[in-house]
Amino acid sequence: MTTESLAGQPAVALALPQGDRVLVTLHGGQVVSWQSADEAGRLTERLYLSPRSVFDGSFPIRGGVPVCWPQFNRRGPLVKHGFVRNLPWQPVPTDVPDTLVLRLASSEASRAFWPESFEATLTVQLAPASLRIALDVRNTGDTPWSFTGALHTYLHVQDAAAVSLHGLQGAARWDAVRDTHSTEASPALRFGEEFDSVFAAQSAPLLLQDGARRLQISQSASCTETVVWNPGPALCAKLPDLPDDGWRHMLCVEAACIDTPQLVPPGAHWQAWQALHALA
Ligand SMILES: O=P(O)(O)OC[C@H]1O[C@@H](O)[C@H](O)[C@@H](O)[C@@H]1O
Repeated sequence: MTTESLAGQPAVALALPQGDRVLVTLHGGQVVSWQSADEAGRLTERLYLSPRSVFDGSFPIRGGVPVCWPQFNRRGPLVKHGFVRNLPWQPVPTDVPDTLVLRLASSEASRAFWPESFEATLTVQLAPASLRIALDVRNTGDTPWSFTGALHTYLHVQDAAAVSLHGLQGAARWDAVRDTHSTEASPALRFGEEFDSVFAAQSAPLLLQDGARRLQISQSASCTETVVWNPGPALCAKLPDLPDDGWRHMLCVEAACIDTPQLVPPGAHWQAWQALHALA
């Protein structure tokens, strides 16, 4: 592990001998860059990070893998997507090779948003052409609490209007833009306008085809939903921390637990992961 900084924000990084590299800011415990190396050692950035992102520690960073917890979006009384994406996490020493661990425990700062006691641990494991991000949340208090959440991964794409996302055919879908429920009929999702849908998670990995690049995306069974979001040009133009063409270079594929809030009794914990594997 090396200590770094990104636009003045403290961060930790990890690199493999092959060249693969991951960078995680302490603000939000947010993976902000993952570069995979090919056999010739050439690096490809696989995550999108907005060049207009605010890095002053007062706003969530736009891009990478925000941890949205303990509330997904506006589905509850807390701030949108929860507050842990907007608090400083701490790096934790680990003996596990090629692994970064960050932790956020409840404090006065978290109690300003949510009264509960918790410990959240993010474990980021790097392997050649692969990244696995795991979230563990533990109830350290003496009353049960429940949550929703997501690993809100912004994948970098060359042109969102040309990519296809495979593997959700047959999944139950709530289209948040149209507020309609359906079963996904298409073998491949395509993008270009605002796209914001919650799918019932599938057991087989998804495949993102982006020109010649291919990325396999899988998630733990504890994440019962997969959210797919791209703001498209009109919404993107209204988001101050995205450039007007930002939507073209990102696609969020999120490992989520939304529709049924998870109850965590005192002393118990809940774990989830998302794994990304660059096939080409
Ligand atoms: O702008 P935010 O708070 O990071 O949220 C971004 C998007 O996150 C997605 O997960 C939601 O499905 C969208 O509805 C939301 O707009």
